Amino acid sequence: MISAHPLALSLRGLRMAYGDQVVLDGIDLDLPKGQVLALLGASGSGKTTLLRLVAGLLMPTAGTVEIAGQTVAAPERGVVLPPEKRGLGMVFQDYALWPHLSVARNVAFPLEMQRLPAAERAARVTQALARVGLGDLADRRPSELSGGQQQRVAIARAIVGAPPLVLFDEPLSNLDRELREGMVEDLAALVANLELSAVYVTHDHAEALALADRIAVIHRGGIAQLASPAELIDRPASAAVAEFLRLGTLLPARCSDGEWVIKGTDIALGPGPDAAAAQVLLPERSLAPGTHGPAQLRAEVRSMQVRNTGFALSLTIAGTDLPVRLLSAHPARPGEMLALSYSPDALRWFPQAG
Ligand SMILES: Nc1ncnc2c1ncn2[C@@H]1O[C@H](COP(=O)(O)OP(=O)(O)OP(=O)(O)O)[C@@H](O)[C@H]1O
Repeated sequence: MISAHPLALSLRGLRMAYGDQVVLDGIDLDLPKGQVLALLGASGSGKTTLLRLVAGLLMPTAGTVEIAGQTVAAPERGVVLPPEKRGLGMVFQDYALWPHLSVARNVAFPLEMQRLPAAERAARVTQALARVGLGDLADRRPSELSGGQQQRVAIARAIVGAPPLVLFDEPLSNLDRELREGMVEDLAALVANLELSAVYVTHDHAEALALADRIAVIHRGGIAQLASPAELIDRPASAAVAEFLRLGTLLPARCSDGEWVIKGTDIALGPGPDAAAAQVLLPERSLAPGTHGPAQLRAEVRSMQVRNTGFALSLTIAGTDLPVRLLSAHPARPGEMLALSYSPDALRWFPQAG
């Protein structure tokens, strides 16, 4: 049931080890009610493990999991609630619909498990299907629906019991890219309309940025950053986060006599931190072709790909093999030299690697 507690999910000191291998450690996070949290990370970073700990499919080695104010796992205190007692909604990769049941019966399934009276079940199913825009398709079989409609059935089933939290486990990862791009927008709109509290696991940045109110970037078993999508792309907390999100080029930088330059060159970078060496992110979104900006670089075009939104250029900064990318409104030929403008304010500085 929907709860009045202000936090849909709260994790404290969560740790998970498989034998000797520590997969997650020191995970602390709070998800306010009504928000969508994306767990974003590379393959093997521990996202699925974290989701399974919340679901109750795995027991943490240490720490606590609270759902809507109720402690559902705290091994040190002997608290362990099984998945079916956590009252969560779940949406999986393959939607896991029963092929022989109608849409309505699929959605009713969790309520049948709870032995709810038939009349109340029917009313709740009708309401859940209406909320996901499938009111007219209640009698169809899943095989008679499009992929997007099947996903809506899976969401209706996940929300029919008014859970305090819905878990999404890479629900779009089985789709090919084109289909996926369209579905991300639909899903983002649907999730926002439903005002769900949800945890959404994905390794796809675009998906996380489009869907989530906040994103936890999982890196090496910890939360590398927890921030809104806008904050994350504007202020990545570390070079690792910037690299993972492919925000732009990380340049090695050196300071001599108070002047920051790209290491091994005399290309000036403007003001930097109080250090001798650093890494600096040149964000792709801050680059524009031309000489009108406050700071400039020269770069050589290596290759070009035509996109529906423009021309994706791969370049290297002149005199180096440091790569930069740019979406340009104009085509360019390999070997061509371009001036690129950026604002020094857009640069993000990090401690030197290693
Ligand atoms: N049952 C298990 N026994 C031992 N190690 C495991 C087990 N399940 C997962 N791991 C390890 O835990 C780490 C995290 O796995 P997890 O599946 O959580 O990553 P992920 O971020 O979800 O990756 P992906 O995007 O590939 O699904 C990996 O190194 C994995 O090999």
